[in-house]
Amino acid sequence: MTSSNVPLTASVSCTLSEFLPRVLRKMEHQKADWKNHKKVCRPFKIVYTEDLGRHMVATRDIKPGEILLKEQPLISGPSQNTVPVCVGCYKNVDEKSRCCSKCGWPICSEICEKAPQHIPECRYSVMRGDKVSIKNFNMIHPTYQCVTVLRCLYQKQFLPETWKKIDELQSHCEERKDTQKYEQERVNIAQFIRKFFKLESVFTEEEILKVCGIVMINSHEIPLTDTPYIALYDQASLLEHNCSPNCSKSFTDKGYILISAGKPIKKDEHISICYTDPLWGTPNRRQHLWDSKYFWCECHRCKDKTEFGTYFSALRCQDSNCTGFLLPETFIENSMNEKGSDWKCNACKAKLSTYSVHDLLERIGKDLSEMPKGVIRECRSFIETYEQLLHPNHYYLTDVKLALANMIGQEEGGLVETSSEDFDLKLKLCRDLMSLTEKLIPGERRVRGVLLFELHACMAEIARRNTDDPEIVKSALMDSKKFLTECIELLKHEPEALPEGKIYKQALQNMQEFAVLKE
Ligand SMILES: C[S@@+](CC[C@H](N)C(=O)[O-])C[C@H]1O[C@@H](n2cnc3c(N)ncnc32)[C@H](O)[C@@H]1O
Repeated sequence: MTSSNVPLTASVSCTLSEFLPRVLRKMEHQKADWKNHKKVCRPFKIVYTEDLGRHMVATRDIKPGEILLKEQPLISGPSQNTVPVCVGCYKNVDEKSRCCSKCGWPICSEICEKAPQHIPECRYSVMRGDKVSIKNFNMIHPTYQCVTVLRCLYQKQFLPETWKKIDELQSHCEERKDTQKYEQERVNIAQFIRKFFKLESVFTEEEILKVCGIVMINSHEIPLTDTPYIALYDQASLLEHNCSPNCSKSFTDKGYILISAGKPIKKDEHISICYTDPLWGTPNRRQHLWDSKYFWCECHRCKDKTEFGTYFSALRCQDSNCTGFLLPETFIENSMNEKGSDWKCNACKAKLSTYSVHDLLERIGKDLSEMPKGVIRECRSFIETYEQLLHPNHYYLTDVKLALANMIGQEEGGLVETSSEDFDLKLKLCRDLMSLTEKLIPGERRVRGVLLFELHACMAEIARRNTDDPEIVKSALMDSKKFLTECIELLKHEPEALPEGKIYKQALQNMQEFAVLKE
């Protein structure tokens, strides 16, 4: 892949005597004002290539945990499919909630009525001459589909500086044309906005549909409220996708996005986050990226059918005498060509048609979605049944194993009253899942942070169960502290509103108890 920098300044050659004083002056300036300088001096540059569009490349080595970017939204708004929420803070509202005194949109407080993000739909609703009336609060409300798009269009009409940044974002208009979604948006959003808000003479259908594309391709979902809302960012919307990314995103309580390195990043490496769920199988991730972002992913993980030797999408060979695993020739071909190649065993070379594989996976997926949630017995039985058919690391089994690892010890009485059999299972699951995720998604911070917290609790419990053996107690407590330290490092950017942020807070408290423990 050729990487051509978009030149920001023309390159000018100069002599060493001209160059040195300039560099020294710059260094002095940075040293004198480091507190402010570090906020603007980012360890990446934005480059452009034909295949990726704009993306970011590291300009120096970056350490794990380092924050690369902290940015407030350009535009935030309700997701396209949402139950009615307050248009100021995005908290759920109901029939008892108040409405904006000027425009009628649901809001939850006077502060939210005056929130700057609410100005666009408020002004357009006032200009239309009639208040908005939201009556149904228990369903995904169609009128909300237009809000975030309307907020972008408002920038186009009144705030050209912000609009310029929005307009530069990718919309994939050509690929979207002729899709069902595009036609739905034409009717439900473009035609609705023009008629309902009487904006026929201001925005064309095509202009509105382009904004729909920009919102779809670039918005980040912010999980801080019961119904997540979405936001567009100037810089963070340029981040490239990778199914095994080197960065993680998190959000501050105020909706700022935080991009932090999940593993060491070398100078010139691409900076990436994961747009989809990294714990889905390869065909599902690739299809989801095509459906939502209009590109077929060809990252290292997608190109490696074994997913870094984890066999995360592999089936067990159906011959009971064989210990091999089945995979297709490649997953890259499969998503583009519906028929795909047969899946072949890596030991006995037996084959299974894509049709049979698809059928089997669909059946197991249905079983998983119908399985009662939060029941340890059900999880154990699912794992026992399907370890006969799937690789132990398979994404369906990983999903259930993660749930089970968290669940054991959460019952009344906690880990202290957990049977040794369940306790040993929890410990094994946590260790296996740590080793899987370290290979598969070493740049991911949340899943591993939570697993490390569970491992820390298991080690503390081992110490408690072996008080008559000081050596075991000492070594278990040392391990517990080590896992807790790593957990704190991985979860340090999580906001308290999210479960991972709560675990982080608990981890900090638990760490204080280790203060008395000598190394
Ligand atoms: C959120 S935008 C990223 C910024 C965009 N590259 C730009 O120039 O505005 C997402 C789009 O970038 C491109 N993209 C991101 N990651 C990619 C990847 N790994 N492979 C191919 N295209 C990618 C796709 O066109 C995708 O729809």
